Amino acid sequence: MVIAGPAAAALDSLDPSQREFIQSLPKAELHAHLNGCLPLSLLQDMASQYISDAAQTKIVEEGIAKLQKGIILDEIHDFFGLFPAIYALTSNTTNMRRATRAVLGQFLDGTKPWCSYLELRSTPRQTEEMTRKEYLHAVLDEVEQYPSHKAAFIVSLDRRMGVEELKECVDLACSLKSEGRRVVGIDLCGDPRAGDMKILEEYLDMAKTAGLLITLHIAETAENSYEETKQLLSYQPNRLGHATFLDDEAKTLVRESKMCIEICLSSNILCKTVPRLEDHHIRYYIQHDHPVVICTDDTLPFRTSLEGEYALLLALPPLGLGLTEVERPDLLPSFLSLMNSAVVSGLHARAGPVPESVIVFDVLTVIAFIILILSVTVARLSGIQRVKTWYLLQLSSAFCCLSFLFLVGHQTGPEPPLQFCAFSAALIYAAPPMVAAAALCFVIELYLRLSSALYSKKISDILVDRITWSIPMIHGWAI
Ligand SMILES: CNc1ncnc2c1ncn2[C@@H]1O[C@H](COP(=O)(O)O)[C@@H](O)[C@H]1O
Repeated sequence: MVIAGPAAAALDSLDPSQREFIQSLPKAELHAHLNGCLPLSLLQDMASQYISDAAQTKIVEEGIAKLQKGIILDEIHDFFGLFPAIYALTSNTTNMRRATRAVLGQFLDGTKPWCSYLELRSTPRQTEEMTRKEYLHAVLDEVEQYPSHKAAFIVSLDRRMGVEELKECVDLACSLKSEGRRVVGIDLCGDPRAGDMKILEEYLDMAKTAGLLITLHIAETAENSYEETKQLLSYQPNRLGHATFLDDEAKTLVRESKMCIEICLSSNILCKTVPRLEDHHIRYYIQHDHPVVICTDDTLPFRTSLEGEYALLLALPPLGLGLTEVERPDLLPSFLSLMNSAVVSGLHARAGPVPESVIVFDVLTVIAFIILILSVTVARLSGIQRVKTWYLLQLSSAFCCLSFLFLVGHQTGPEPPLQFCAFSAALIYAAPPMVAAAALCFVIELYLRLSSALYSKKISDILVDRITWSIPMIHGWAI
């Protein structure tokens, strides 16, 4: 990845210990657009194999030349003109897979990964060669190559989409989530001038009901009206992208609802929505101890990296915000805790509501556990005579219920620690054979005792014990 422009200048100004400090920070990338984060070398490689008509080929060649040279934008709206060239190259599932793999690798692989958790986002695109569903499957297949504590996916809705496209994308996101695929949220993005934000409500409600988090690009330009901003805030998103032009009323609401703000410094400077870093709205949120998360937005056109974005915070003005050295030397600790709280808010928001079937399972398991323990207690206390294998069967069945109950609270949402997973998996796999062995012992003992009573054949208790207990003993010994 070529780092240039504001991020490179800020990085170059840091001393090695500052760079080491940035690398050692726990970082989460929560705002990265897949097609905006492709490595240039991959795009060039795809372009060398690209076959199309002269007009399309020209779009691709000119687009790549612009990206290679480094973009200079007069205003944010010029930015969206870069995507037709990229989209021409990622118009089939093979190239979408390659693109996703490369972007995931860029953020998560290597000896010095950019971050420890990446929530990648992308707009499902329909082309002549793929459907939106195929697009999402291709991307998710790659995202799911990483464990869930490292990578997840957000389905982006483009502001230009009409109701049919919105419905198709949200339906797809919800059904993929219900199939257990790694979709964690819905994003609203695209040219800030486009679209009517009133039509979103129904679809965002559907997404929320399915347990997806909501993050919205909001007030990215001065042209976005306050009415539109209010409308978007009324959907109660979990996080906000950019949130550059919020009025005081909106800022208060955002702070009260603790909506985490996804900050993309290079993007705002290069798109000229923020004139200078010192005017950046991140200052306001840091001063008010509000959760923010530092993100790259589009590493390809903005020629940045996550380290570069953090460098913009630490570098001295005018190259950066000089957070540690200048102005507020006390900011760094709170800035760190903000980073962590932003990471946590990102992860917490992923835990959706527990499906009804899981609740029913949990309730039935608790009831079974209580009945089993009660029956053993009553038998013990009342002095009713029961054979030992009956106790064994009851108690191993209760243990089997317990092995599933350990999971309550972890059945949706972020993966619990590895040790916990290993412990509960061991219990869950061990419990059913234990119940089966106990049931076998009980049936054998029952058979022996009944047949001895029916045919008046005296069988000694020691013999019964030896026969019944020999099966689990031999099994255990064989293991
Ligand atoms: C500068 N800030 C921004 N503001 C708004 N939308 C942006 C954006 N940067 C990128 N996108 C959105 O992300 C798409 C590319 O990735 P995907 O095809 O979805 O993977 C762009 O077409 C645009 O709609």
